[in-house]
Amino acid sequence: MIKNLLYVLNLKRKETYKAILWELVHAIFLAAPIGFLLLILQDLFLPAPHPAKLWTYVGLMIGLLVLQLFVAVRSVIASNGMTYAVSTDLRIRLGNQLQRLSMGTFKQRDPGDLAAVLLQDVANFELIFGHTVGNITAALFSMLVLSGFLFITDWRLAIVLLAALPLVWLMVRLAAHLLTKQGKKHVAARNATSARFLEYVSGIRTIKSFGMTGKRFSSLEKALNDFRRASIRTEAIPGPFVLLATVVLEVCFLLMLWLGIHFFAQGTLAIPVLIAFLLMGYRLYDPIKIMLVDFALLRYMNISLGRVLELLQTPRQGAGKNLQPSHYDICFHDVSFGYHPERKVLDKVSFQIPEHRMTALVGPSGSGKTTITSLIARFWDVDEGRIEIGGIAIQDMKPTTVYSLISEVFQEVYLFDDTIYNNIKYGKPEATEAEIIAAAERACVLDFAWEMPGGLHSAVGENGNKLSGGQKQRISIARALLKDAPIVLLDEATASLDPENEIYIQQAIQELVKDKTVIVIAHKLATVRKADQLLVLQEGQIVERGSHGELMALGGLYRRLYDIQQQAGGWKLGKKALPEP
Ligand SMILES: Nc1ncnc2c1ncn2[C@@H]1O[C@H](COP(=O)(O)OP(=O)(O)OP(=O)(O)O)[C@@H](O)[C@H]1O
Repeated sequence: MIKNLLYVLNLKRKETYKAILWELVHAIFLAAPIGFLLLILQDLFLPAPHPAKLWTYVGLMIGLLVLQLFVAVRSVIASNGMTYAVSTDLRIRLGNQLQRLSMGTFKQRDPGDLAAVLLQDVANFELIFGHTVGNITAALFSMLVLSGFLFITDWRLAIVLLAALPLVWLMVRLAAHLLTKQGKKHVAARNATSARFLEYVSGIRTIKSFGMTGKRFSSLEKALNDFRRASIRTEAIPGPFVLLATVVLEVCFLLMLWLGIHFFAQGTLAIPVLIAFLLMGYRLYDPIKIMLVDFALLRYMNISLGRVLELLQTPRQGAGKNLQPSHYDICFHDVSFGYHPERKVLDKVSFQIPEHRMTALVGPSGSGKTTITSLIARFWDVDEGRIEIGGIAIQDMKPTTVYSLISEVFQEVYLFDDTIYNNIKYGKPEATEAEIIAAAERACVLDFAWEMPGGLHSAVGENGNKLSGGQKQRISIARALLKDAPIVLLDEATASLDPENEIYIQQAIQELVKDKTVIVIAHKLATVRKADQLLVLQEGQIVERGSHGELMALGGLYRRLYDIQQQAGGWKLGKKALPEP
């Protein structure tokens, strides 16, 4: 925990030092009135007390109280300032980190869990850190100041009062240990709830159509129940320990009182000192009780902080050099890759995709076609081998350079909750209006946009839910046209469209692929017969390559796939549907 805390406090040293300084001043101001109280008591027990002196002490105590209020406000401001400076810094770092992580990291993690780190874990840190760290620092300092003061006044009674500390510390450790264990379960349950909620919202259509709403959507219900149980247990942990520690403190206090009376009877303790100890004992124990709960909370916070730091420390994609290829043929040299170390999806694959030509990737479902396009776009890094664009290894280029060279049109289109116009503009943020309209026209977007009340400025809704699948695809093609990247990755976008939309999309794609290096994932083999090169994949290996004519003549897997599709009317085939030759 200390390591994590030091890491975050180091992020904002100036603010941290300022907060610590104010807490120290605050602790001195909290302890100082007790010194005056002791002086007043001593004076009161003199045979002839000095009223003027006594009033001066009272006046000084009032003055200190006013100053203490001011200092308390300043220390709260300083510790809140430090907390928000640290949490803002963490959020900015997380934002930067997300930009530098590979797509693989996003795909590998549960989106609900990732969202929980960004939103809830940082908020958890902010809430607990802001609340506890000031309290703990102030409590520690005031305990130190008071203990010093008590030792100077009477070391024997001070030892008895302070003897409670090791026992209380033991309880804090125990509570913190249990809270850490339970806290992990609590955080996991909370994240599972977020994930199930996300799933519920994004799958609401399926859930409704299969009547899985309400109690019947049992995974959400279970997650909510687990979360409730975990929350109750987490809340319940510090209670018994605080109670036990309070008993220990009370026992030590009574012991100190008994000894005090004993020393007084022996004549080795003055009555003002005994009274001062009675008053100060409670002042010494108050911060301990606060620390007891806060320290346990801090351990709980550490779980959230650990998750934030783990994401911050996830290895980034290499920054690469400022290299720009002068041509755009793509080369795979013995590339091996697996999403998980134990299972290779591509095994020593080598091929060349010539510039300005169309290459089609064909093969049964799961053979690795999409994986090849994801590796070209550097969503993932290869395990072995090398991928080059224009003779430069993509690992040596900046990831942003690689992204700038590639336009993608996939079956699943993501649109931002914005206008059609702005969604196209994402392809080239600096594009002029004329360029955007030209791209919209070439991608057949204008045909449907003009019929909408706002034309190109009509809102598309959350992920384009106000548009049809074909319309969304035309917008994504317009976006790619505007980007005008030299390499186009196409996941045969017309697989699930009606004939009218298919004609529009084919037309838009023809515009997009002109003079580009094109890699198309082909599901309907009839549509890629004219491709310059076909690469046939099976179980992560290229088993055939050549033109349509060459592959048909070969009479292998491609021919079988083609013949079956001709008979089945273009349906996509799974591995099991493949008959043996
Ligand atoms: N994100 C992922 N995590 C783990 N495994 C994955 C992931 N994506 C794909 N795979 C696995 O990798 C293999 C190749 O998948 P890929 O999507 O590349 O196949 P494909 O040929 O494009 O299939 P399809 O034609 O059905 O789209 C499959 O076995 C698949 O289950």
